[in-house]
Amino acid sequence: MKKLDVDVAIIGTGTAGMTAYRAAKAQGARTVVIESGVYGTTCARVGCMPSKLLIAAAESAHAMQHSAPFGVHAGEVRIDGPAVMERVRRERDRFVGFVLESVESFDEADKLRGHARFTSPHTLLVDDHTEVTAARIVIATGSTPLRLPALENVGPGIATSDDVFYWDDLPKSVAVIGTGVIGLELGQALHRLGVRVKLFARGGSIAHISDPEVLRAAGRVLNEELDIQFQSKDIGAVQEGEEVALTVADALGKEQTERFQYVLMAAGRTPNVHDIGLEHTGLERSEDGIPLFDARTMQCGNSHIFIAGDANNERPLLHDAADHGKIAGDNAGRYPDVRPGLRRTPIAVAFTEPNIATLGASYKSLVEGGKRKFAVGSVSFANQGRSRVMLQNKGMLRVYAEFGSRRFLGAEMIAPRAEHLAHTLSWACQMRMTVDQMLEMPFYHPVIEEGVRTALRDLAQCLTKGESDVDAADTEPGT
Ligand SMILES: Cc1cc2nc3c(=O)[nH]c(=O)nc-3n(C[C@H](O)[C@H](O)[C@H](O)COP(=O)(O)OP(=O)(O)OC[C@H]3O[C@@H](n4cnc5c(N)ncnc54)[C@H](O)[C@@H]3O)c2cc1C
Ligand SMILES: NC(=O)c1ccc[n+]([C@@H]2O[C@H](COP(=O)([O-])OP(=O)(O)OC[C@H]3O[C@@H](n4cnc5c(N)ncnc54)[C@H](O)[C@@H]3O)[C@@H](O)[C@H]2O)c1
Repeated sequence: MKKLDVDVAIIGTGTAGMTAYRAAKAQGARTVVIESGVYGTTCARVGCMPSKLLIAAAESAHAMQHSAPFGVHAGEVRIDGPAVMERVRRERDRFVGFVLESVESFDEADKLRGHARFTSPHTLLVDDHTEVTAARIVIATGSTPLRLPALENVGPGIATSDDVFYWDDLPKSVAVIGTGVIGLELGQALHRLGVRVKLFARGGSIAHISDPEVLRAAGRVLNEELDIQFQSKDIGAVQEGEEVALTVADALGKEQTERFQYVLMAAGRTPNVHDIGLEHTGLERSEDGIPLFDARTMQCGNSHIFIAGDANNERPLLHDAADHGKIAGDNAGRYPDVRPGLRRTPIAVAFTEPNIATLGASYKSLVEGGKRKFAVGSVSFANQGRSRVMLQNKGMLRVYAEFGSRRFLGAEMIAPRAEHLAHTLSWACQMRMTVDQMLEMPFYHPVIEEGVRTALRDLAQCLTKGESDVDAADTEPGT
């Protein structure tokens, strides 16, 4: 057995682990990063990047198929499945290549391959070949797709998002289990690329929306295009040759069996904290088995152990994994001098069309504790000028502010190009701007941001009147 003694050991070489490594090294700590899988990160290999590549192909197909109302006729659109998937993989491999170059730049002596698990609070066993003793440890083990027991051991037709980007061709049909971000992004993209898609939702949730009005609007908008069965329960599946026979019960308990080439499990992701020997650390853990930690320092309790990225499940998103990693690496490097790091205004975007986005305080967090004590402004995009010009006039934005201070608190939306609207609003939120200060900012014409202004004006009125129940329709048809 090889033995290694270091200042900082980092478990996992994904986005959080790589950022933590650089930060700990910058503090002068002798650091080792341990990786059990392939280098390249979840984001680049099977996450953010390949999913957006698939979505880009789908947007292109959709635009060509829906250009007739503009008087533009593309003729018969042919989707070449192998070519679509080949580009997804080729471009994905390019992104992965940049990550690999980055890992290659790490000192060889700092990299260890194998599955790490705690054998005591300060020791890690890597496979059966190396024992690492570390003064401080960062857990950056990421997450894996949740596997539903009803769909276990069925056959090759059961897939997760990890499999999709390795497909050589587009399938004929896919059942998507889950209407979270992954289910909706991949489900809509595949649908737009000509795959027969049906989505099954356990309840009524859509992505990360918590505002009931936005949720209703999203249900309406998405149902216009996609076949979504809400309130359904997956009963089981059987592989029958090239297809899977999936049996699902509807809200009334009525069972129905349909055949699909693939059933895509998109029912959430589980933090990789269950097979790393946490029971040997003495750390206090949540019901989900995740060590309790401080989201400003990433420190677990008062210990020498830190947790970053999807592993802590705080905000399982790429930019947060990087922020977590930086804070955890800085603090592990200079321990016991543990300091709070930079946390930004929360922002999340689902790249559906229209985009779904949330930022700042969620509606759910604001109503917690009973009576609603905040003002709400809203806008529908049904009649918003620029959105209508582009034939993307669908969706709703709701903005929230604090009575008294008139400070902007957050927003939820399904809206055209919401990825950009959400950024503008999240910057205002982080700058702690009031609604009045936001309305003093420039708004060009004609832009989708004029819809944001309508919602903010509505919010300002609501703050002044002291009411919180105003629901305005859009008032700017682009004149
Ligand atoms: C389909 C999909 C699309 C996504 N799209 C977006 C998006 O558009 N925008 C966005 O912000 N986020 C997106 N995400 C989420 C984003 O990819 C993750 O939040 C982010 O990659 C998490 O980084 P991480 O460093 O925590 O984990 P990872 O990159 O998964 O790294 C963890 C590493 O730890 C290793 N490991 C695990 N256990 C051990 C062990 N015991 N010993 C040694 N090594 C171990 C793993 O092999 C892995 O390499 C998407 C995710 C998916 C799945
Ligand atoms: N654009 C992005 O930023 C992006 C894209 C993809 C993934 N991600 C990240 O990956 C995480 C995981 O995504 P996800 O979509 O897998 O999880 P999720 O938590 O967003 O959604 C899971 C969905 O599955 C449903 N579900 C759970 N169990 C079910 C069951 N038995 N039957 C039917 N439905 C069931 C849930 O109700 C929920 O709607 C996200 O939370 C996000 O942080 C981000």
